[in-house]
Amino acid sequence: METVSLSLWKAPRAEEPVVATVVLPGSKSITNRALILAALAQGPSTLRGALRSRDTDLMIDALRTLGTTVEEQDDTTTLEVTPGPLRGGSVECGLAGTVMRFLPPVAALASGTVRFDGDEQARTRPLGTILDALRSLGADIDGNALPFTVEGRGSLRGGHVTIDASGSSQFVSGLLLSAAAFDEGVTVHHDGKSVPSMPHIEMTVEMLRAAGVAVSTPASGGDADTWRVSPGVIRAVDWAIEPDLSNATAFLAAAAVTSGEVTVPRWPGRTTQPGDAIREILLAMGAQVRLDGDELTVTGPGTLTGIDIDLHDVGELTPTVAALAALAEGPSHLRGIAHLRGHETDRLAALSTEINALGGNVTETEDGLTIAPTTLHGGTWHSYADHRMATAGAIIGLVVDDMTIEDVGTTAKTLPGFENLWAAMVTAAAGTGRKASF
Ligand SMILES: O=C(O)C1=C[C@@H](OP(=O)(O)O)[C@@H](O)[C@H](O)C1
Ligand SMILES: C=C(OP(=O)(O)O)C(=O)O
Repeated sequence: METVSLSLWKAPRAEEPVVATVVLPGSKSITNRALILAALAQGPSTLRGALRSRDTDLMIDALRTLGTTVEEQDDTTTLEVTPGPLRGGSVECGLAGTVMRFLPPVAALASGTVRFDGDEQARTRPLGTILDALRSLGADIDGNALPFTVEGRGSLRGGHVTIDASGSSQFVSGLLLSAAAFDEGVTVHHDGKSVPSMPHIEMTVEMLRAAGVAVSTPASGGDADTWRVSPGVIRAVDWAIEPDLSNATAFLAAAAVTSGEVTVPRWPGRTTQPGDAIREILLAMGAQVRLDGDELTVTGPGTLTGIDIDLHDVGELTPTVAALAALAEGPSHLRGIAHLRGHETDRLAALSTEINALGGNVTETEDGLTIAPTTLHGGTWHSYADHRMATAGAIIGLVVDDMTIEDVGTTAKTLPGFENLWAAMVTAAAGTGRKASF
């Protein structure tokens, strides 16, 4: 087997409170949904403030392969997307859940064979549920995980399907996003333990409706655990993409753990992004949180208190919350997140292993983590090719001496240049008393 040596990055230690304004690029989840909808729309769409990162560039490349034209306008974050007849080709998914789960339904609509593959680590991410669902809706698919092949027939019957989406909300979102283009649309019924990351399904539904697609949901009078998308036209939309609030959580946490003050501009007043929940989480842990217009400011307390919280709906925030909890003065219980074992890596195992290697006291439970306070020491923090593991290590490194993060470059999955932005944020205000902006 090939041995790969991963780079080591000395995590910046905050000698003083972190004080900064940090401008975050667009949301991964919104960008990749907008790209799919634009590729299936009846005319050209524009995306403004799109995220450019490994996950979104993989989506752009895949859609181009399948026949969509994606052009960068004046800057790389404004994209003009012109749909074209969908054809076969090879799709590289990397480690992106949104690519491996949102694109197979699009591939079923293509005229030709679409081959999917991804990173070695992506081959263990759950996929069978959505591939089986597509088969029962009329698709011809060979395989149950990456790599797999979809024999696109130019159309898909669609109809009614029952799935167990307790492993990932992306199974539901993936089916709904393309379903207006299926002959019969789709009715997705969930049967199993509760579906995680519901705000991400709400994001899907809201964006479909913005594109003129008729969607019925449990909240809009539909049956429990059932979503229905009617067949019809997907309208072209000028999408304005919000900043990525999940990525913002690490920067806000920097204020929380250093008694500093971090502002994130363009915070949406209303959003389906789960990252918005960081406001209540940080408040509960003792920070001050203020939304002035569209500027969110977090001011850190002297010490953070522990937290007992169900993160089932906002599992994406777990690495940030675990890092905060590892630095808090009381115990924390993070619950409802068994599905994180199928994320970029098994995040429950990765977080407990890495925090414990620093002298922490973390126990993995059946559906989460119990984190008891200890004094942490430095060490090498492994990232497991997981962008949020790398950023969690960086949070701890702000206040623990001699922390080294292995493979910080993995943050490019959703935030290329993370390490430079982070280092600039930590060092710039030191000694100046001014709040610099990045
Ligand atoms: O639909 C989406 O954009 C996402 C849904 C969630 O997936 P799970 O439901 O698998 O947790 C989330 O964790 C992921 O980062 C992005
Ligand atoms: C789970 C995540 O990503 P993905 O879209 O690859 O599932 C994440 O970004 O935390």
